[in-house]
Amino acid sequence: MTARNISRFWEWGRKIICVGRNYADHAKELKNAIPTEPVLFLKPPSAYVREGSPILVPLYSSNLHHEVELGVVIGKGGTAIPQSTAMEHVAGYALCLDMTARDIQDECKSKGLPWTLAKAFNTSCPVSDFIPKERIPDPGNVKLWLKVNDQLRQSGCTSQMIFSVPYLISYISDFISLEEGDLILTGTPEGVSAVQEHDELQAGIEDIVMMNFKVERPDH
Ligand SMILES: CC(=O)CC(=O)C(=O)O
Ligand SMILES: [Mg+2]
Repeated sequence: MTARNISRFWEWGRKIICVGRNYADHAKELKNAIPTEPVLFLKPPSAYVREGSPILVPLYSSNLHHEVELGVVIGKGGTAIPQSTAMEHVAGYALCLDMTARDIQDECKSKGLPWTLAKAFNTSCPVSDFIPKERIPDPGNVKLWLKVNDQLRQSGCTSQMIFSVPYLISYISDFISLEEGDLILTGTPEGVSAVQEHDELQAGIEDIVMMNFKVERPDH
């Protein structure tokens, strides 16, 4: 068997754990309360999409939003990981989009139902190339941005996160054991907005990574 390479973590079939409402400005723009504990949800590995393939608008949604986020790639698994050693479990990072069918999420919220169809559909997790840990010495201070058709929509810094990367690793691993190849999406800054078929999305982390995706409607 060929050895798996963490720099292609999206091929491993591991889980994607997402943190919501981790930026106060984004919580406010959606009229959500500022959380006192991380809000968690999951995406399946089938949510991954890579540059060269399109983001597909789910047929049941007419309000698909972009959310640009820092992703943390787990290199060493663990349960109940203390904050003090949490960074030893990080292999690297990726720039990620948490694509969200906002109309469906609003409906689920109003009915008290889970967000699965709003957040976990195929292509709901576009990811950049793997960024080795050394390239981001402080994940609590990196700038993220996202443009739609060349217009800047999101620009934020991870220093605005309510819960830090070590805190999130420790918190999540108390309830959900982390495994090598897992990805944590750390939440989005303000500026989320709707995308349409044929839109071109471009996103980046400083001069470290950049990625481009086109939005399409599936033909079935
Ligand atoms: C309200 C949300 O969709 C939460 C979320 O995903 C975030 O990044 O914040
Ligand atoms: Mg999100």
